[in-house]
Amino acid sequence: MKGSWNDISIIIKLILDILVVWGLIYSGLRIIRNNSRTIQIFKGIIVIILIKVIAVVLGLHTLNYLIDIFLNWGVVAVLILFQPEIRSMLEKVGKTTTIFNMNVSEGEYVHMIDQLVDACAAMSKLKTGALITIQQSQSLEDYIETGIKMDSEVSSELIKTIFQYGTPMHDGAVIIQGVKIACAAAYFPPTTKDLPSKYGARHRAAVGISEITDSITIIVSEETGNISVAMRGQLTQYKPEGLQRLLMNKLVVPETKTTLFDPVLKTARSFSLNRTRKSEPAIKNEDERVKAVEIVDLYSHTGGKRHGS
Ligand SMILES: Nc1ncnc2c1ncn2[C@@H]1O[C@H](COP(=O)(O)OP(=O)(O)OP(=O)(O)O)[C@@H](O)[C@H]1O
Repeated sequence: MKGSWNDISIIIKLILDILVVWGLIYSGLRIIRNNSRTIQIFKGIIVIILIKVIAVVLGLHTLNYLIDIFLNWGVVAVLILFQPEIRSMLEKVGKTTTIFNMNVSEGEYVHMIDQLVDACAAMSKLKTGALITIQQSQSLEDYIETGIKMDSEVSSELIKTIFQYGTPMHDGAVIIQGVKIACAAAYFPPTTKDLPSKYGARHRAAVGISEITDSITIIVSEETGNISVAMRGQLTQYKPEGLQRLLMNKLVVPETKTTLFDPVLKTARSFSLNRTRKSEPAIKNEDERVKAVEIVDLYSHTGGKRHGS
């Protein structure tokens, strides 16, 4: 009897071990895939490893020796280069969406979204430029530090006032944490990607922050009045009702509780989604209200989830 309990506990430990390692690899690959900087560094590491294999196979000792030195120091270099990503990953571990959402009720989120969409619709009509970022599970504290701190309920009037041309806080971004405006006039690192020339600094900043965090950023163009959303490095244009729907889906629809099995389930789901996409012709204009603009598509399908699917 004791023997069988031991066997069961060994199997449980083994499964746990595999799941945790799987989760770590999955998160690592997600970070690499969602960030243009990490993709380049990752490609560089792969090239160096390939050269090392060739050096070993061909017996090129000096080259092998040099690569060994490079790889040893490379660990330190990677830690320094990836410092922001490692930091955001650790922050994510300690602060999941579920925990973050616990402080805010569904009703409060609905009210906040109504106010936000109302402000965006009004600013869109008047062609008032705006940049508004909603924090998700990854902390935006570093960026809040760059702005003028606030701690105010989101209201349509307040947002419109902040972005009114000529006011001291209209330059830069508003950051929303939960249902509160945490700051205005924040600065984001712009994307290094080549965006179409019609997109200027505001859109570059929005795509930039969406590449390095899981935040949702709304941009109202001063030139066209168009409302766009930057998420995971993708830019999509919405009408106000589409924006409302997107925010409701992202913020109000309760997230299922995070479990250790999530990475496995997510991978399986995205695998089956990819297969479906390949075998089905693209559905055009599935939802008129949610219309994609020129995609700044950086990482293919990550942000391309269709509504209603
Ligand atoms: N890195 C940044 N972080 C935060 N806000 C920024 C950043 N860069 C620019 N902005 C904001 O964008 C404004 C300039 O926008 P610009 O006209 O260059 O952008 P755009 O993408 O062409 O948008 P629009 O369509 O509104 O003209 C600045 O006044 C400032 O408020």
